[in-house]
Amino acid sequence: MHGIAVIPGDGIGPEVIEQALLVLDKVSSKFGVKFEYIFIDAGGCAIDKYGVPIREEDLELVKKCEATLLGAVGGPKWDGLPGNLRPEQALLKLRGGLKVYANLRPAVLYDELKDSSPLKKEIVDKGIDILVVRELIGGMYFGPKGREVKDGDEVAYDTEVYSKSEVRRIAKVAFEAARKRKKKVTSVDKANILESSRLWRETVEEVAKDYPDVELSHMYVDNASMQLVKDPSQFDVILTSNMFGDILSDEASMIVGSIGMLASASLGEGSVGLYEPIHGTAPDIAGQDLANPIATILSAAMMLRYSFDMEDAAKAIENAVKIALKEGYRTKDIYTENCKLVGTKQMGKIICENI
Ligand SMILES: NC(=O)C1=CN([C@@H]2O[C@H](COP(=O)(O)OP(=O)(O)OC[C@H]3O[C@@H](n4cnc5c(N)ncnc54)[C@H](O)[C@@H]3O)[C@@H](O)[C@H]2O)C=CC1
Ligand SMILES: CC(C)CC(=O)C(=O)O
Ligand SMILES: [Mg+2]
Repeated sequence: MHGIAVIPGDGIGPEVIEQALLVLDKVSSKFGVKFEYIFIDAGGCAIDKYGVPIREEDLELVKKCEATLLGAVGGPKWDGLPGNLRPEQALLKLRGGLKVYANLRPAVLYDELKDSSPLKKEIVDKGIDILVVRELIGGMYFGPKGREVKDGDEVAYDTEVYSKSEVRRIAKVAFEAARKRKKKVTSVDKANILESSRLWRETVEEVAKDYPDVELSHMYVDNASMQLVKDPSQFDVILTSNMFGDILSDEASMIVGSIGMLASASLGEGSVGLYEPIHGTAPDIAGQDLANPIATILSAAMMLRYSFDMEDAAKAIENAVKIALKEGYRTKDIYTENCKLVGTKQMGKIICENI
């Protein structure tokens, strides 16, 4: 029996989680493994119920589970709250509390979705298979922040802070991943202007000495965001900070078709893995059966791979997704001419049937 903390969250979160759980139920019956789901409120729904983004006792409960599957949190309803009370704080508490410093976000263009990419055909034909390795519990999102009045003017600040040890451990993850792929790491920073990026670059260079078989290059983030669109085939593993990884992975998702396709795994050393789609709560399409559940379903596959060592089951889910796409089923975000338009529920059902 594997205990999984399930956090549906807000907006489309519960809709996509529902489909991922149906897929896990199917895996359970096919592979003879049992999952126990422990449902936890976090985000806006927890604010409405308990007045906080996530309760301490729920955080402790999550830590006792083997893995966490999360939908998404937040939405306009809670936008006016002070920063420390906003739903998104639940994410930081979960990520920080679980010490999951390595956020793996694979951006792969499926052959069937070549028409969904906004890039030119000759670029798309070169293929896109990128792994964004994003540092997840440091940098700007976790550094000192605040507001004060200075010389009669209101000032707000967020601080990018990285220690050598934080950079070293995430760099190792990127180099190890590259060894199993095309052996290329592009470290993305802003070392021409940020001191934290200069420490980042020096440290990545030091770690690279232990990986002479892996080719390392450095790129400034502004150039990287342009190169991703110009020629994504040049990238294998992108190693970057919390904020740059957040932004670049949304961009990477679009060139492979949709943000509704990108899964993620957040891992630490020996701690509980956290699995979530990279997208948010999509308030514009919530409650309309329009959300693409594939990112969450693929996140569940990553959970089976990394937390439960169930490679066969993970592959079965990934294959089931490919079959659904090959058969022409598309949610609205990835729909192209002559395909079969389906909603969230039907896409989940078809993927289940393909397992
Ligand atoms: N991990 C999390 O819980 C995250 C939460 N958020 C929160 O979500 C709320 C909305 O944020 P946005 O900036 O609008 O980003 P978003 O990712 O929720 O939506 C951006 C666009 O992508 C579309 N989209 C997102 N997921 C989709 C899916 N599965 N299928 C089809 N289309 C999809 C949306 O309809 C929207 O047009 C905010 O409160 C934000 O803070 C944002 C990002 C991550
Ligand atoms: C609140 C943000 C840090 C969530 C997000 O956009 C992400 O992790 O991709
Ligand atoms: Mg994001």
